[in-house]
Amino acid sequence: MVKAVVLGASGGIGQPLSLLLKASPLIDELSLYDVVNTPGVAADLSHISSPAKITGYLPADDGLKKALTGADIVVIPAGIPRKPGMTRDDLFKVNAGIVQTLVKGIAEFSPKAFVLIISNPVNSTVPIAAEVLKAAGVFDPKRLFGVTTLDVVRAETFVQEYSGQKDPSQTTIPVVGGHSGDTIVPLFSQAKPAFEIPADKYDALVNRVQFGGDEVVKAKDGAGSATLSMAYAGFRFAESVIKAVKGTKGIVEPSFVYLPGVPGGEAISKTTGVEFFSVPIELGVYTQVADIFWGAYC
Ligand SMILES: NC(=O)c1ccc[n+]([C@@H]2O[C@H](COP(=O)([O-])OP(=O)(O)OC[C@H]3O[C@@H](n4cnc5c(N)ncnc54)[C@H](O)[C@@H]3O)[C@@H](O)[C@H]2O)c1
Ligand SMILES: O=C(O)C[C@H](O)C(=O)O
Repeated sequence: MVKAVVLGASGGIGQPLSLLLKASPLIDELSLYDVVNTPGVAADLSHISSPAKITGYLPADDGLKKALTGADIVVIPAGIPRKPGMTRDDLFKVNAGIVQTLVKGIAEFSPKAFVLIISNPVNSTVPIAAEVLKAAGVFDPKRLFGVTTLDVVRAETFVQEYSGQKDPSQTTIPVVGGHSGDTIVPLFSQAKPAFEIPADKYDALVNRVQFGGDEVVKAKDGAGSATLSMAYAGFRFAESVIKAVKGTKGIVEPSFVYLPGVPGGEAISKTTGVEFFSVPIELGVYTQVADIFWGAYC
């Protein structure tokens, strides 16, 4: 039995992400929580003929507790998105408080769940979540993930003309660092299968991956940031976690984690001087920094 929960389920990311989770045969129960509209979103999704049993909760009547109790995996896209001219750090004041409140709920009602944080700025909301879980005495660094999969998905997509892959998702490109501008570092040299990028195109490709979020914010012109591609990426990461926990070995996805607490991460943390960093992680019951990364960089 797998119970998945989406916190912020009525939003631009929350709705398509909930749709993908509802459609997944890997999920037996799906609980939606938001401060608005969850009964409607849940009623709508409940007509889909997939196995997952669906419930929707608002804050009233212990909604957060009811949504989270028994959760195996909790995905958090709750919070405000950027508008043109804003950086992700401009979201900190509002979103830090939202994430703090929701993760307090996780600490109390589903302390063993895998927690996947989408809310920006990821570089700060994940450390906040870690502190909340630590304060409650339930922090397991192998269960807390900042979702940076959209950076990976963008990298796979933007290099397609050079990778030559008909299906761009079949190219593996580690993207490391963080989730904002210059901190997003696509390692095209480590791509599998390997391919050549012409020297005069390289910097522009790196820049496009680093600032792909801005591209969407600009195109949406005040109506928010990436939602559909993020739902795809968030679902891909959630599905990878579920498949790995169900026993599939060798599933590797980059994620923003607390390195000193993830097997294989301590030395990278010492070398880089940072605690939180996105690196390829081999997912599963014994989540660890992937050997390929370890071997290549340490
Ligand atoms: N990690 C990434 O790669 C990535 C990509 C895209 C967007 N994001 C971030 O995801 C977040 C959500 O983006 P969006 O476009 O879905 O925004 P949105 O405004 O469309 O949806 C956010 C939802 O959160 C809900 N919410 C607000 N406070 C809440 C609370 N206390 N409890 C529960 N729900 C609450 C809102 O009611 C809303 O339904 C933003 O912070 C955005 O920057 C991250
Ligand atoms: O750019 C944003 O603000 C949203 C997200 O982090 C993204 O990369 O698309």
